[in-house]
Amino acid sequence: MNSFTNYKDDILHMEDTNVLDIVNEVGTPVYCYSLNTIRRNYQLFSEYIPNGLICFAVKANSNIAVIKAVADMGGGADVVSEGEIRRALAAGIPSNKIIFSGVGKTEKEIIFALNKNIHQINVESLDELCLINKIAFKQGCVAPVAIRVNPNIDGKTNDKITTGLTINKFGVPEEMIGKIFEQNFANIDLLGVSVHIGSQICDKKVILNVFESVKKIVLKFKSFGCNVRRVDVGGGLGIAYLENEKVCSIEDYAQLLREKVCNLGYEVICEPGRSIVGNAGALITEVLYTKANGFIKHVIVDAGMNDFIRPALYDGKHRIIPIVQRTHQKEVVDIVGPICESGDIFARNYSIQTLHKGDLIAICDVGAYGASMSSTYNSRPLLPEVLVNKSKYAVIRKRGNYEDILNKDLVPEGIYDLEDT
Ligand SMILES: Cc1ncc(COP(=O)(O)O)c(C=O)c1O
Ligand SMILES: N[C@@H](CCCC[NH3+])C(=O)O
Repeated sequence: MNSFTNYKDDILHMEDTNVLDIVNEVGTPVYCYSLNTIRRNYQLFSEYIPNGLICFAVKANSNIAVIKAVADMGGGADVVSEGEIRRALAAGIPSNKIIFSGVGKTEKEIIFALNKNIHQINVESLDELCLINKIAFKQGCVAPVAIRVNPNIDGKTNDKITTGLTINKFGVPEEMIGKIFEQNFANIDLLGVSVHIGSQICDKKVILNVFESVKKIVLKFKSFGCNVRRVDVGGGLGIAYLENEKVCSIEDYAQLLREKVCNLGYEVICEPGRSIVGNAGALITEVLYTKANGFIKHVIVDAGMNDFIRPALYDGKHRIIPIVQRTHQKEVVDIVGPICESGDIFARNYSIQTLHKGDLIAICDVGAYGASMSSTYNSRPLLPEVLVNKSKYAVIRKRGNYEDILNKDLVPEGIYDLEDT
């Protein structure tokens, strides 16, 4: 159980809110977030990295009300699309605290970012740098840029979310840095270095390795005559999904950052996503049916892999707990969704209180890469989201409906003529 969830009279509460009250009003499935957990996580970063710019990676949880929690505490945003820039601005993040990352920014997105005067664009290729220079020239401005370097460091995380190896598409390989400095870009202000080697990085040694490589890369930049002023160490700090999982804490991460990077005297930027919102979220879902197929008991719930894809996509393990504690009797089950895919499984061989049709359960630590990665696969409306502050809660995203799903499709006349085929 997380610090933000607790049982009172055997009923799960998020902060001081009875989860059953949320379910009675909003229905299931529903994403719930603890505002004070988000605040506490952000607070730890800002306290321990006092001079750094903490840019919340909006892709982890893009709800404007969630980003606003960070904005209200003075945080910035790391964004990867025009949509995310728009969300960050709508949440009240000032443009001079927005960092634009991403390997495939379009011309339109770059124009938009420059028009909004964002703090920095993290550039991932020479091609991209040339395009930004051209756009900045046309707009009569100088683009603030850092080069994302790929340091070829194994993040020791899931293969699908490691980004710092040469085989990954991200960043400019170290040996290619010279090429960047061969040309003179009149409309680029090259401010420094950015590095991000992946997500759910738990090993302190890996983090230390990244920070040390940043130091080396800065020296290399300087050797090419670059006036380095900023260092962006990316995000990636992991969280404990399972009981007793060993993970580098925010405090330890920040201490390493202070020792290895902050003391270099540059403006320091970091881009945490998961470590700010991950443990703040729970997905509440109802048991639709239980059935035994051979020796496996399946508990079929109303949330599916379209609503929460981490277990199916990364084999992500999440704790699952009952909303109402009825018995200490447990059984081992597979908890599965209703989607027509065999991979639609939230937990396999999972030991949990005996569950029956109508029971409610919470999938824990889904605040990051939960709702933001959901889809309408199987033509299912997107889920609502609720923000909890002590004993108050509010809906921050309405449940999707069938109009959202059906209305974008067009059935044109004149295309079905049989004689044309
Ligand atoms: C460039 C960049 N910055 C920050 C993040 C946030 O990572 P995390 O949520 O693991 O902190 C990501 C996602 O991996 C990213 O690609
Ligand atoms: N979506 C991934 C993290 C990827 C981060 C984006 N680069 C996850 O849920 O673990």
